[in-house]
Amino acid sequence: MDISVKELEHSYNRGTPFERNALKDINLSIPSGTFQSIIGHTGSGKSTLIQHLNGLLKPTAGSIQIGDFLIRAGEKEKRLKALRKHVGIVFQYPEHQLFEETIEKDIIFGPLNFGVPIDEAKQRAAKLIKQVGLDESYLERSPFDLSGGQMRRVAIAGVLAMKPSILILDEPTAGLDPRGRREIMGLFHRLHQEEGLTTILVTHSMEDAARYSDNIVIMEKGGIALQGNAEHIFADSDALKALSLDVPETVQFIHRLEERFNRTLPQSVFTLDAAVDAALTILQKEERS
Ligand SMILES: Nc1ncnc2c1ncn2[C@@H]1O[C@H](COP(=O)(O)OP(=O)(O)OP(=O)(O)O)[C@@H](O)[C@H]1O
Repeated sequence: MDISVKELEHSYNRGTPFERNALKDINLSIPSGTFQSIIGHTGSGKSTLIQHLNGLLKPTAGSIQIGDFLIRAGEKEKRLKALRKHVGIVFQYPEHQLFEETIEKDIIFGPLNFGVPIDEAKQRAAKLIKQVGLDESYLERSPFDLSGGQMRRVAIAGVLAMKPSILILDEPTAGLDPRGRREIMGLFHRLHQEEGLTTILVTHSMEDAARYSDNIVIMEKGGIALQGNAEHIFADSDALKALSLDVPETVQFIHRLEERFNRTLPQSVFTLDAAVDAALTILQKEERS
């Protein structure tokens, strides 16, 4: 399902002395099946934006079209429950939402609520527990006996059990060690490719954005400061620095390589693999000359 956000605005506590304009004039298209990252400093409006994508927050102005669901300011979208079946959100620290006595019960809670027969829900749980890197014996255990990283995997399986076609990840690796971060992002990337998901990643990590995204949006003070494909975003290091954002280490490395060998590399070189290939090609040419 394609997503199209038009002239979206959101104010919290509207009409009160605490009114806070958190989003203004957001225009964004996310084609079905793409990997979209949303980057921005704390308070720039990322969480507010993604909560509009499954109707948790209502626009103050503007609209959000998701497939044939239309959410418009001042109008009631009567099919929010159906929309939420398609749009899964993994919130920050999703393990805090675990509550059932067994892991299986936690994973099947969502599907049962949406009318999936119990046998099918259990089949989904058995498949998903393995997909998130745990074995089936975990299903009968309590989620509260697990390590933090394992609890997060179970919570993620619970979101995936709804079989969403759009998966929104709000800083899914927050608080994990580097290995845990790599494993979880690897899992999401595999799911994105194998299941043809539309993936929307909210992240502070420029490295993750560079590695996985087709397109990137950079938010600042409730608006969109920059948007485009990853190539376009990382080509403009000055614009990123002006927004006080880190330039990915791979891009910094490429710039140093360009300076050192007085060459210009294609803008498409910003992932680790591409940077290594480019460096090897340059070094081989240098050796020959
Ligand atoms: N429930 C709320 N009530 C009032 N203001 C809010 C509420 N939630 C967020 N805000 C304000 O809206 C603005 C945008 O917040 P939001 O949480 O969307 O930013 P964010 O980019 O997701 O930040 P972070 O990276 O810290 O999660 C901030 O100024 C924040 O203080």
